[in-house]
Amino acid sequence: MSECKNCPSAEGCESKEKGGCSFEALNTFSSIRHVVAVMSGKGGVGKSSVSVLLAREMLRRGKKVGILDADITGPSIPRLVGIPAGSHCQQNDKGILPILSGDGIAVVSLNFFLANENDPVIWRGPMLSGAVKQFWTDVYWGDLDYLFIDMPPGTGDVVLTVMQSMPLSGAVVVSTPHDVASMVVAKSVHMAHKMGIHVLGVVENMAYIRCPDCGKQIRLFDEAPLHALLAETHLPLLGSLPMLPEVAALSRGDGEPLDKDTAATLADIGGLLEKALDVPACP
Ligand SMILES: Nc1ncnc2c1ncn2[C@@H]1O[C@H](COP(=O)(O)OP(=O)(O)OP(=O)(O)O)[C@@H](O)[C@H]1O
Repeated sequence: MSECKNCPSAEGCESKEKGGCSFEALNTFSSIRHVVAVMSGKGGVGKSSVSVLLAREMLRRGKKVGILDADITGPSIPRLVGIPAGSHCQQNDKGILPILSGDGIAVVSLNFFLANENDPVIWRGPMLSGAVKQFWTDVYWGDLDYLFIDMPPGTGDVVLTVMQSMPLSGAVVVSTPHDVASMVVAKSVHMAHKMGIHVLGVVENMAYIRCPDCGKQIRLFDEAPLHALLAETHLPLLGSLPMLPEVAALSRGDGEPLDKDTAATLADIGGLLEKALDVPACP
């Protein structure tokens, strides 16, 4: 259990007085200022892509950033940040060492512990949760400003473990404009609220495409479901990202630059996160 010393939520935390803390202790040699979960009830909406885009935006702001790939059975972060297949974590006397992406993001993913990245992970819930906890307790993250946690889809064991055992500073919810996505995403927002997690807002992904001739934004789907989600959950829209070949090509790891508008949207989202995380959440 946590010893408070290097817990990102230690300041103003009353858990000790209230009879204990359920968080796992972070690796003794590490210190992390903000832990941000990137989540969505729905699969395939772009959690991993948005995790990487947010991490890069925070790097651009001069921050030290890591990504904990909590999507144990479908890890995609190593690919998205361009870490070569077959890379394996080393260990020293301080703990397991994350692997650094070319641009300097510290990454830990189950893929780094598999003999072959195509090996399936056929584990039951407790094993999956145990692995995620170890990524927190046994990894020597060093000093980070932001650790993004790329959550698996749904509201299952691993998501519950992250929410219960890591002191999250906040969560960013990713949704696409589709009606079904909004409905399923609402479930994960309600879960987060029930667990007392500060949900910072929603990133709408694949919101529109841009006409290559005139540059006009074309929304392919109705905005109503997203607005209904925002109204029902009382969350702000942090920003809308387009469907973009450069985002789909993140896995090529060649860091193709994003267009000016998308970069500006990410800069806005980064600014909102910094601002929201520097003030304590409402009780
Ligand atoms: N804005 C975007 N433009 C184009 N393609 C995108 C965009 N966002 C995500 N994608 C593509 O959609 C697919 C799913 O994205 P991603 O893996 O980030 O989603 P996910 O929510 O993390 O998925 P999972 O639920 O499986 O973990 C990927 O092929 C990714 O390249």
